[in-house]
Amino acid sequence: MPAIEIRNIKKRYKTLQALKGIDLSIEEGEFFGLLGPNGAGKTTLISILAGLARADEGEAFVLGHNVVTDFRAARQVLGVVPQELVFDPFFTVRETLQIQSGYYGLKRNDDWIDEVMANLDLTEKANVNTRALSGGMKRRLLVAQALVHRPPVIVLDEPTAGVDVELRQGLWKFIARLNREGHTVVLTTHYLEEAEQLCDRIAMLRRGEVVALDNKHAMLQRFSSAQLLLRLAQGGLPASLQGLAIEQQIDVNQYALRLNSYAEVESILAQCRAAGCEIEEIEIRKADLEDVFIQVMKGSSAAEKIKRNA
Ligand SMILES: Nc1ncnc2c1ncn2[C@@H]1O[C@H](COP(=O)(O)OP(=O)(O)OP(=O)(O)O)[C@@H](O)[C@H]1O
Repeated sequence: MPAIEIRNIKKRYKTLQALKGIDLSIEEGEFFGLLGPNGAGKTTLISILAGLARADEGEAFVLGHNVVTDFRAARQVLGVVPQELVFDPFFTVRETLQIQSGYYGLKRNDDWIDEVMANLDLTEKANVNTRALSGGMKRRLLVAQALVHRPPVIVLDEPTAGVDVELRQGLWKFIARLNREGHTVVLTTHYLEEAEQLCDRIAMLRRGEVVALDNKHAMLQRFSSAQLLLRLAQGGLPASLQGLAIEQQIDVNQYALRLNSYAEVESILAQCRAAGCEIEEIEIRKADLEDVFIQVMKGSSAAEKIKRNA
């Protein structure tokens, strides 16, 4: 049974079609990345999963529980770390986590609360009132709140926004451990290196549509090849190589050439030599998720224009 199953989910806000029919199936145990530019619809989709917003059409399931008709069961197996920082300002960190445990009917949950606080570096703040926490500390408490009932499916909506490097690393270590122990993790983030490091599979959303969905490695291979960066001491790029240039010049006399295989390096250098170019600097850069992201977004925007003009 998939951890999350999303079938043809559509959502409109007045004139804006925020989700245009999303289909996604995320298996148990996956570490899944949901990426997209601002306004792509990530938070809307997560809100529908968490039962905080209603889809106009389609269905969503968490571990087989329909998020509308079987809301309580779906909510019980899901832990969502929302983007917005809102707390009841009258309670301490520990009390907030105890109250949250109570919502899930967990009475003796203190050992786990202690463990979660320790892993998120919140122990020192256990008895501090939530209104006295810094933004980064509040973000940690949000994560702790989502994990208090040990949900098998964890959804994190930009959990590291505004969080310092140290906690970011600590948080990922903890989440990766939970994932190794069998929890399914879905993550949205604007830090693409984070997604590249952590996620097995990635969906890219743009304007309410899934525009790419694949295993991370396949995506890196399919969408983006490596690049050969050349800085020439003099002369321009030989005409025979212009077709490989990703941009005309990235800086004065600096060019990025698309490399389909490393074997091409030899022929490129030979062509430069034959044309009398003197190479000052050379570097091979492997494609990363950011390159893929830019290509996918560019590609889908071009496809949209063609569709509109057709
Ligand atoms: N309650 C709302 N009322 C009207 N429009 C909304 C509402 N919530 C979201 N939207 C719009 O729906 C679109 C999708 O927003 P959403 O927050 O889901 O995007 P996102 O991918 O999470 O963006 P971000 O990366 O900025 O968090 C945006 O154009 C947004 O302005």
